[in-house]
Amino acid sequence: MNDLGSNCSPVIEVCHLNLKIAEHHILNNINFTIQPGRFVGLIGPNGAGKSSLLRCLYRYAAPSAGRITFFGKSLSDYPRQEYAKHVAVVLQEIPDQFNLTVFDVVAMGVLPHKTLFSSVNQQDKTQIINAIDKVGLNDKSQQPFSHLSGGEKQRALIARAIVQQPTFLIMDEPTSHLDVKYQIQIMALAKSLNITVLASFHDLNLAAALCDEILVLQQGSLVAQGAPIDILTAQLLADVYGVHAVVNSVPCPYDGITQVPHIRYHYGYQL
Ligand SMILES: Nc1ncnc2c1ncn2[C@@H]1O[C@H](COP(=O)(O)OP(=O)(O)OP(=O)(O)O)[C@@H](O)[C@H]1O
Repeated sequence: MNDLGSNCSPVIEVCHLNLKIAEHHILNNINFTIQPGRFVGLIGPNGAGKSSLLRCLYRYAAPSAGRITFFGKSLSDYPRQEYAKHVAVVLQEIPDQFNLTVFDVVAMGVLPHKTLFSSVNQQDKTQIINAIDKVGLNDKSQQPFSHLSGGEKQRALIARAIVQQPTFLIMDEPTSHLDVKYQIQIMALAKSLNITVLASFHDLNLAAALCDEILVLQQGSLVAQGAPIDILTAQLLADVYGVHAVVNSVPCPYDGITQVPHIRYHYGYQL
């Protein structure tokens, strides 16, 4: 744990958050808290505001009104380097990493922990190699990042987040380029880190299996929040996504005990 560990404030507290871009209301009066160690899923239809909300949390977008705190302190009060030490971000758009190798890209995870004159040491190198191994890319470690497939790039960026050892991990549709094996494996890996995670999902069954809590966005408003079994009902899926579905309760594949919803869709839709 790090210097925030003894702080008993929520990891994140969002109060009356609004985001307006060029007179367009993107987020309206959003309120929620995330307690330490929770794995929280953010769901909602295309254009609901998921990426916009996550951008406010990783300080890429500035809210028009409201307040976001991280361990009780306003985000804007954290120096950028300090915040970057604690918060890792994995995005759906994959930035161009020039001519860097996979190893170099993953090694960037240690940078927020380095001072100007300290370099990557043997312990860092071992951590980097272990993280590359965990995401199944050890045979590609010395290849240029730009030569990887979309899913392999995403796995490399997750390895970078692992190396960073963050307190809070933000993932924006982290499984969008992954095949089904890596969707399950990468999210299980994120869960096994035992840190606080906020991740947006389009696969609602994956969200149901993994998340302790779900936040539902619709047209820029938070319309539901709670445990997956309480939130992912046939009625909510009809109201928010306009789909017909049957929702059963099944034992959670991770602990075998908690009941989680399992959704079967009827492949018709409402206009
Ligand atoms: N820079 C911007 N300028 C104007 N409108 C924007 C801007 N960024 C986002 N929006 C609008 O804000 C709304 C929310 O977009 P956002 O990308 O946050 O949704 P999302 O829930 O992540 O969608 P998706 O599931 O399709 O990725 C959309 O209507 C989008 O067009």
